[in-house]
Amino acid sequence: MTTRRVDVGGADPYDVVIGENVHGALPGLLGDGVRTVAVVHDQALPELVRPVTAALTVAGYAVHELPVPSGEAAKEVGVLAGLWSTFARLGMTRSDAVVGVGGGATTDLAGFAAASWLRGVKVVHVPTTLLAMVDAAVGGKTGIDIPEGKNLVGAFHPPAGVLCEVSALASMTERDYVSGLAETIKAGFIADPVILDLVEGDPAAARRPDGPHTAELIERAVRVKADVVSADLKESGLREILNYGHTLAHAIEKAEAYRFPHGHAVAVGMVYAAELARLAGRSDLVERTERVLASVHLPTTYRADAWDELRAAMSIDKKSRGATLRFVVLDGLAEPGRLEGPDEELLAAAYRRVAL
Ligand SMILES: NC(=O)c1ccc[n+]([C@@H]2O[C@H](COP(=O)([O-])OP(=O)(O)OC[C@H]3O[C@@H](n4cnc5c(N)ncnc54)[C@H](O)[C@@H]3O)[C@@H](O)[C@H]2O)c1
Ligand SMILES: O=C(O)C(=O)C[C@@H](O)[C@H](O)[C@H](O)COP(=O)(O)O
Ligand SMILES: [Zn+2]
Repeated sequence: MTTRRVDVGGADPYDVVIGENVHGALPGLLGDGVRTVAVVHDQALPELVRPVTAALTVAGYAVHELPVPSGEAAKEVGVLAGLWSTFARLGMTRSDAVVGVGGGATTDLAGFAAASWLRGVKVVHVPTTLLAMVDAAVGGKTGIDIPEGKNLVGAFHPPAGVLCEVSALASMTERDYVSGLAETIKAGFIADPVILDLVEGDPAAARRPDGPHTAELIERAVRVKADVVSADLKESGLREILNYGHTLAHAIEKAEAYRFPHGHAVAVGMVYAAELARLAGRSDLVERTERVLASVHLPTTYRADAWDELRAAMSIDKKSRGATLRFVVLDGLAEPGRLEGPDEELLAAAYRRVAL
C-alpha cells in the first residue's frame, strides 16, 4: 500500500500519515526536543501498542505505557485525574509528549490530558479505529464526558501529527468498523460526494477493512476534515459542518448512557437532519441518506418513545446560542447550511421519520 500524507494547515501545521508499516514515521511526527513519552493507550490493544513503543524506544525516547479503559469509559474525570497523577510521578515537563493509541475515546482523552498538563504539552495520535482515523484524531477537538452530557469538558489542542496504521483495522469488530463509516459518509454528504459513490458502488466491500477503497476513503475523509479545521480550528463558523447529524446523535448517546457507538448515533442523527432539511424546503436527501447508511448496516431509526428525553438533551448542544437550537442541514449535496431556531412542531415532525 502506498503511504499517503495529508497536511493539516493552520497556526501549527502537521501531517496525517496513512499507510501500512508506518510506525517508523513516529519520531518525525514528534519532532525535536522530546525526552519522555507517555503512551496513553486503550488497555485492550497490547498488540497494537507494542510496535508504537518499539518505534519510540529504538528512537531513544524514555517510553511509559499508560493503559486506560476501553471505549467511552476512558472519557471520565477519574481516568483523566489518574493520568495527571502519573504525569506528575513521571516528572513530565513541557518538552515531553503524550502519544494516544486507540479509538476516538482514547485519543479524545489523551488529547485533553496533553492539553491540560502544564497548560499544554505535545500530543501525537495513533488512531486504531476507522472512526478515529477519519475524524477523531484529526483536528484538535479533545474532551471528556460528564453525567450531564457528552464532550462537555474539553479543549482545542491540535496534535503534532497523526499516524494511521491501516493494518490495525483488521482486528476491529464489524459494529465498530461501520460506526467509523458513519463519519466517513458524513464527510461525503457535507463535502466530498465521491465518498458516497465509493460506498454505494460496493457497500459490502466498504464494510470490510480490507476492502479495495479503504485507504482512499480514509484519505478523502481526512482531507475534508483537514480543509475545514485548517480554516476554522475553534469552530467559529465553518467547522460546525463537521457536526452534521450530531445534535440528535449526542442526545441519543446520552440516553443510551454512552453504550451506543458514536457513529451509529450519528447515522440516525444524519437521517433526522436530512428530514429537517426536507421539511424546511431546503433539500431532499433523506432517501439517499437512509439507503447508503442501511447498505453498510448502520441504523436509521431510534425509539419512538424517546423524543421528549432527546429534545431536552439537544438543548445543551454546543451549536446552540442561548435558547436557540442551531442545526447543520444540507441545501444540496456538499452544500452545508444552518437551520436556526426551527419551531417545535418541525423538530417533532422530523423525529417521526426516524421513530421506530
Ligand atoms: N475529537 C473529535 O473530533 C471526535 C470526532 C469523532 C468522534 N469522536 C469521539 O470518538 C469516540 C468514538 O471513537 P471510536 O468509534 O473509535 O470508539 P472507541 O474509542 O470507543 O473504540 C471502540 C471499541 O473499539 C475497540 N478498538 C479500538 N481499536 C481497535 C482495533 N484496532 N481492533 C479491535 N478493537 C479496537 C476499543 O477497545 C473499543 O472497545 C467518541 O467518544 C466520540 O465522541 C471525537
Ligand atoms: O471535529 C469536529 O468539529 C466535529 O464536530 C467532529 C465530530 O464528528 C465529533 O464527534 C466531535 O467530537 C463532536 O464535537 P462536539 O463539539 O459536538 O462535542
Ligand atoms: Zn462525531
